[in-house]
Order: sequence, then C-alpha cells, then structure tokens
Amino acid sequence: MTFAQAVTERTRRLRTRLCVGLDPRLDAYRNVAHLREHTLDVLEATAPHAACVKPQLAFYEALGLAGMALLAEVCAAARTLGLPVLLDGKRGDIGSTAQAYAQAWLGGPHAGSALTVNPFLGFETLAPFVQAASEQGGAIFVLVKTSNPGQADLQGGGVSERVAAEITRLNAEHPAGAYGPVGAVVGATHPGELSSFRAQLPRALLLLPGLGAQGARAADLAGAFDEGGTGALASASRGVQYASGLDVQASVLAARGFQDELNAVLGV
Ligand SMILES: O=C(O)c1cc(=O)[nH]c(=O)n1[C@@H]1O[C@H](COP(=O)(O)O)[C@@H](O)[C@H]1O
Repeated sequence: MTFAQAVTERTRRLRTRLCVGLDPRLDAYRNVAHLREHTLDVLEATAPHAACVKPQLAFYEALGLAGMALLAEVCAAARTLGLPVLLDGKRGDIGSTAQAYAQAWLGGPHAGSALTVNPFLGFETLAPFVQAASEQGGAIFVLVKTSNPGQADLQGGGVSERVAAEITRLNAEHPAGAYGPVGAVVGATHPGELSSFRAQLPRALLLLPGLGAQGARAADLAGAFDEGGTGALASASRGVQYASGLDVQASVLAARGFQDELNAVLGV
C-alpha cells in the first residue's frame, strides 16, 4: 500500500482526518529521557485518533544524536501501530543534493513514508523526490501556501497557483480517481482558499497545518476535503502534544476533539 492509500484507508476505517504532529521541545522537560518517554507515550495514546503522524525533523536534529535515535524510535513505533509517517523536513536543493535528501528521507528505513518538500529552487529539483516517492510507495508534500503570515512575501502573485499546477502535472501519470504521490501543503489558516486549492489539486492529498496553536479551526476546513470526506489531513502539533502541559490524557482528548470536529463539519 502506498502512503496515500494507507492514509485514505485509515481515514475511512478509523474515521479520522487528523495528522498528529510530534514536535518535542527540550525546554518542556527535565531532560532528554523525559522528552523521549512523553513523546512516545503521546504517540501511542493518540494513534487511534490519527490518520498519520508528523515529526518535524528540526526538533529531533536539535537534540543531536539522541534526537536521531528518538526519531528512529518514533518511526518504528508508528510502523508497529500501523500509523503512516509524514516526515516534516521541508527539504529542497539543487538536483544532485535533492537526490541525497530523497535517499535519506524517502528510502531505506523511511521507504513508504512521506516528506515535506520546498520547491523554491525550481520544479526540476522536485524530480529526485518524486522518483524516490514513486519507487518506494511514499509521498511528498510540496509547499504551496504555508500557514504563516509572512508567506505572502514570496508566495503571493500567483506563485502558489503555479506550484499547484506543477503538482497536478506530476500526479497526472498516476491512475485517475486515486491520490498520487505528490501532495500539497496548504495552511489551515487560509480557510477561504481551501476549496480553490482542492479544485486545482484533484489528485493531491492536502496537508493542512496550523490547527490549534496557530489559530485555525477544524470547523473551517471542510473545503479542503473531497466529496467522500478524504483527500486532506488537518494537522496539529502543540495543540495535541502540549494540550495541557505534559498531561497525556489531555493530548488524547485534544486529538479526539479535533477528530470529532472534523467529522462533524463534514457530516461523516
Ligand atoms: O509542513 C508543515 O508541516 C508546516 C507547513 C506550514 O505551512 N506551517 C506549519 O506550521 N508547518 C509545520 O506544522 C507544525 C505546526 O505546529 P503547531 O503550530 O504546533 O501545530 C510545525 O511542525 C510546522 O513546522
């Protein structure tokens, strides 16, 4: 099963469109061992409410070798739980370097996972990522319109629409009626534009970050989903992991709350 198939299957089976972000912040813990234990606990406890899990690589890189070891544990635990892994690295570079990034994050132990990709260096630099994702049954999520206020500095003036058109072109080779290996990141903080991006990106899974801590609300996201209530993943990191300090039960309630709100707004 490809990443897109696995996410869609899990969405239907568990009735969840929520992506749980795991972005552990060292300053919230006594030490790295405490951070590790809580992060793995949140993963396991919230998994029944998650369509996928999204570790942001920066938080693991910031911990050095211990962080890399924890990332491997998070990915292995997610595999055991049957939870697809979306690695948020926002990678992008000239083609030959992009190839190394693709090998690192879409191959080997990460085969079948997904990676966020930055298209700023040009569409030709997406090729190694698309190839690796297609060959390994994984996916990439290309930044189209990010959730932050400053996105307008560079992403306005039709730039997001040009990236969306390229994603549609890249997915065209894949069977109609199914989501392809190239997804799109569109901030949940732009609710008024979600229907338009849904229409421009018919075969792309949409990743919608910004739920919770950045102010986006599940009730505003209906436009990002297809008629069957699939095709998008609404993502919350701090709003789940740190819903109420380090209370894991509060994380579960928050994840369940987002799950239920998304289902209610879609009427599914
Ligand atoms: O690619 C992403 O996941 C992403 C794209 C975007 O436009 N905005 C955005 O916030 N993110 C990531 O989504 C997560 C949001 O975290 P919270 O604001 O804590 O829910 C962080 O890991 C961000 O790096």
